[in-house]
Amino acid sequence: MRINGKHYRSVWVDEDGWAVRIFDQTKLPWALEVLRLEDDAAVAHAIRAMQVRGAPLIGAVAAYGVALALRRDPSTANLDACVERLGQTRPTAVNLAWALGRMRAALHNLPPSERVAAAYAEAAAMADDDAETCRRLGAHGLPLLQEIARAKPAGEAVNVLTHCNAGWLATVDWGTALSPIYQAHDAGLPVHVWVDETRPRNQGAALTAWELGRHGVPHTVVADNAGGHLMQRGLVDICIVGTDRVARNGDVANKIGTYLKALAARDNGVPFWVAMPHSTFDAGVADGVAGIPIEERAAEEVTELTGRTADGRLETVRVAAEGSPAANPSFDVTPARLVSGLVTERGRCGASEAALLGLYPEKA
Ligand SMILES: CSC[C@@H](O)[C@@H](O)C(=O)COP(=O)(O)O
Repeated sequence: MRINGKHYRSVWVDEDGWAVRIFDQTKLPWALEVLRLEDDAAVAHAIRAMQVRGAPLIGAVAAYGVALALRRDPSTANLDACVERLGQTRPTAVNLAWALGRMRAALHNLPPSERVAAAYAEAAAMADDDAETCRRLGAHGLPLLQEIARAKPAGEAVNVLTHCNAGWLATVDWGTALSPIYQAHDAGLPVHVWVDETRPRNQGAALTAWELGRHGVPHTVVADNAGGHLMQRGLVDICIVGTDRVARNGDVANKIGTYLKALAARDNGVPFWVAMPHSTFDAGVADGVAGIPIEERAAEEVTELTGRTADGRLETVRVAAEGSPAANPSFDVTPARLVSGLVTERGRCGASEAALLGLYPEKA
């Protein structure tokens, strides 16, 4: 994706050919800082601390983490141990386990002397695959926006509401939910995005708004609670969100608050679409509401806020009453019945087992 006219991916191998570079997403939107990761411990920290985040990107960076670990020690014991350690960094996005499983399968039967080169090649192939998957996904989502535009007076913008960040910062390139939006904008279709701020970590206000702004896509940041009102007023044509895991029955895990948007969308007759790359479909979980693990994060993410002061300093302040405890479930599960459909790299489908396995028969 472009920043000031220059193309970037969200993860890449450094010029020395072995260290891994990422953008430190905890510094955005205030600073665009690149981090150099030199071992799997740094990768694990980056994922846990959300310097990298977003389901597909977590998987891609973890794959490079395996390569970094094997560079130090290519033994089978170390391969298994690093896959185990990296797998424990975050629980909800299935892309992490998917990527680590693919790395282990590709490397396990090789002699240790061949593992390092093979690990870098496999991680690079996965990163390329993610970028192309997201590009195709966007191409399959674009007709949804074109169809809405055709029904409007010429030149009137299509209003999309999105939650959290499912743009290129959450993937290797393009994004999932934002990919159709970027492709619509690039094709000259007028599009405007309502960006949910996405408390408690503000991925919408900090990351989605920043991305859209860099790309020149018109957008407006709204408080998380504004979506229902906007839909009731006819100001939202379509909701498109990303996902961290889709269960076999079509239930969709995504950032906390997504479920409420789906309920409001259903009540107001607004289509609610989910952008899902193949790496996010977990056919091993039969029922998403019952079976998808939900990450519980630190209470301080709810009780405190970090922002930039007028003179450029970053400050963290407490916003909850002193002494009040806080709970912080980081994801929720939207039942399949509230989902209009899924946009994937293979086309669009309904949120049901039959439709999903129709598109992904190899996962049956
Ligand atoms: C393409 S991304 C879909 C999701 O990963 C995204 O919407 C999301 O919920 C990210 O959560 P995060 O906790 O920031 O990793």
